[in-house]
Amino acid sequence: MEMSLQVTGLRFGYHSTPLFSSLTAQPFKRGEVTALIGPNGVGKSTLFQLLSGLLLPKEGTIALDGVNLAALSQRRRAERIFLLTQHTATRAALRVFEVILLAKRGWQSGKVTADDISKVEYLLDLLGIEHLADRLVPELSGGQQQLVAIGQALARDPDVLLLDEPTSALDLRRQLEVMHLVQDVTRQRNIVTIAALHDLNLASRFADRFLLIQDGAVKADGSPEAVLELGQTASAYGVGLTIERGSWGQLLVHPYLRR
Ligand SMILES: Nc1ncnc2c1ncn2[C@@H]1O[C@H](COP(=O)(O)OP(=O)(O)OP(=O)(O)O)[C@@H](O)[C@H]1O
Repeated sequence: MEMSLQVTGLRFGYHSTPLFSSLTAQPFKRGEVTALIGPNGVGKSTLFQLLSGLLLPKEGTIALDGVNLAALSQRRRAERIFLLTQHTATRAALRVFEVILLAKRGWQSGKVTADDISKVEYLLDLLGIEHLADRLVPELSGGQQQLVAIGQALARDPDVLLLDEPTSALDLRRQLEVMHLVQDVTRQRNIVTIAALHDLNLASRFADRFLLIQDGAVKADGSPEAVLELGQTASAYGVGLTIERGSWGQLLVHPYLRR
């Protein structure tokens, strides 16, 4: 059995406008972080909604470890696939501790255990937000809400972690910390992680693979360096890209406007 997430022949459009005609990607392997890249409006968020079952494809299949996700109940699917968006944390008028506890408990009934409590405390500490535990989520800043959402994702412990611009509201240090955490969790728990990221420097530091989508199809797929060096990537964004190696081997991406 293939231990991966496989997307084959997806067809989808809103109303009558086609967005994906037949989207197929190489399998997303467990233990790997993929950066989903592409300019505004190419369908990154839509693809995440299809993968998480919030939208249904008109054709095509999504299979996890060889099992077609269409065969799973919505609840089972939600246990295995976590989608983090800008709205993940803010939907509930609850306190930080409670939303992370709820994510941890999922659909389990019965009493909250000491283990549940200590896991939530551990995650708050890991994310440096223990001082926010009793605050109402909608009253937090955008970046604080994003950290809470990461806490919810880690508490759920899914097989597939879909992150829609997980660092867009975070300061410099927290962007690095969150992406480090995402990379560690992906390796340690051997899960599939796909993150839509606009910051190609950050993406190239933490992703094993870049997947560029445009015009409803995969335009480039491979290592960050290989994808960044393809002319398709610069032209997808309508910019020029200069790529170099920093002093400790990290990729540095400099975009510029071509006039
Ligand atoms: N609910 C909707 N109804 C109709 N059209 C939609 C809906 N959601 C998205 N679209 C359209 O589908 C296309 C893809 O949108 P999507 O949000 O998936 O792109 P994206 O790659 O995530 O963009 P961004 O980088 O700006 O977040 C866009 O043209 C958008 O206008």
